[in-house]
Amino acid sequence: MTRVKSTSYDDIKYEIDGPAAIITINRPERFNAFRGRTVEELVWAFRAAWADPKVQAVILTATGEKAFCTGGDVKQRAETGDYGPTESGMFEIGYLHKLIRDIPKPVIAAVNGVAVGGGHVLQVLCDVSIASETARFGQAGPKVGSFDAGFGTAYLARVVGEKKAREIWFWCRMYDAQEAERMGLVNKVVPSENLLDEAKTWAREVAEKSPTAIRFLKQSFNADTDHQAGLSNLAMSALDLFTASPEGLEGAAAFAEKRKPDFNSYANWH
Ligand SMILES: CC(C)(COP(=O)(O)OP(=O)(O)OC[C@H]1O[C@@H](n2cnc3c(N)ncnc32)[C@H](O)[C@@H]1OP(=O)(O)O)[C@@H](O)C(=O)NCCC(=O)NCCSC(=O)c1cc(O)c2ccccc2c1O
Repeated sequence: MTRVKSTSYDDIKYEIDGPAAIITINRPERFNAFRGRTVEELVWAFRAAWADPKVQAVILTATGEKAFCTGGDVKQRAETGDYGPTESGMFEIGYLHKLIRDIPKPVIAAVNGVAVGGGHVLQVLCDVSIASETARFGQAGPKVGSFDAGFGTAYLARVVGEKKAREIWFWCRMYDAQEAERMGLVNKVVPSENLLDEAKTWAREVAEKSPTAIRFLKQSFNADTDHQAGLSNLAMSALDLFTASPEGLEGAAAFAEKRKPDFNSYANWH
């Protein structure tokens, strides 16, 4: 059983503000990329927010104005071939995805900068997203030897439609906040200095509603896509193999060495 831990975080901050739990990814020196420890602490924080009856909404944000989350820490992966040690011994990103969906309270992403790769998947999975005017969005896996073929593809396609989701994943372009709002990736765009206040306002407003109605509604919305959890398990198993493969490692090494990856020798269709 994963324990609930609400103190002594290294990679995140956890605070209570009125009815909201504010979870802040705190690795600005790595553009708020996550390593195994970060994901483990996010799991603890979401479980703490779930267990606290005073918490009626969760805000997920990050330190600084440059990055919300840039996904897996590619430099760490280039150094050690994995995302580093955890107390549980596991890299629980798939479990974190399920937790953001299953916590029976609205999760509000306050996207304060770049949301890319696994960081973009996190904001997509939140119930609503509010973005600062300077936020940018995209997927990067095919550039850096990674992919999230679970919720990262299937749920994204529910949000923006199949064509746009395929464009986002295959071409790895970055989109500004206004374009993200147009394609339904975010609910509202606000000036950077107003972002957290706006998210807190949304939290206070939803906290006035019936928590039981919200819980049933969230579970109802989720039920329609819960089969994607099975796809997520399969995708994470595939990703374990891919990130350790020469092709996956070439992607991570190229990023760390600031050069273009050379994937030419891997075009091996069966
Ligand atoms: C985020 C960027 C678009 C920013 O570009 P910009 O030009 O503004 O700035 P820089 O490129 O100079 O970056 C500034 C600084 O931050 C470092 N950095 C950025 N992203 C990362 C990162 N993800 N990990 C580590 N460090 C990062 C960068 O190196 C610079 O440092 P300096 O020391 O040089 O100053 C752009 O940086 C960018 O595209 N970043 C890569 C983002 C990316 O590829 N993310 C996907 C990673 S893979 C992933 O997310 C992933 C998710 C999962 O769920 C998995 C599950 C299971 C297994 C594997 C998974 C997985 O790999």
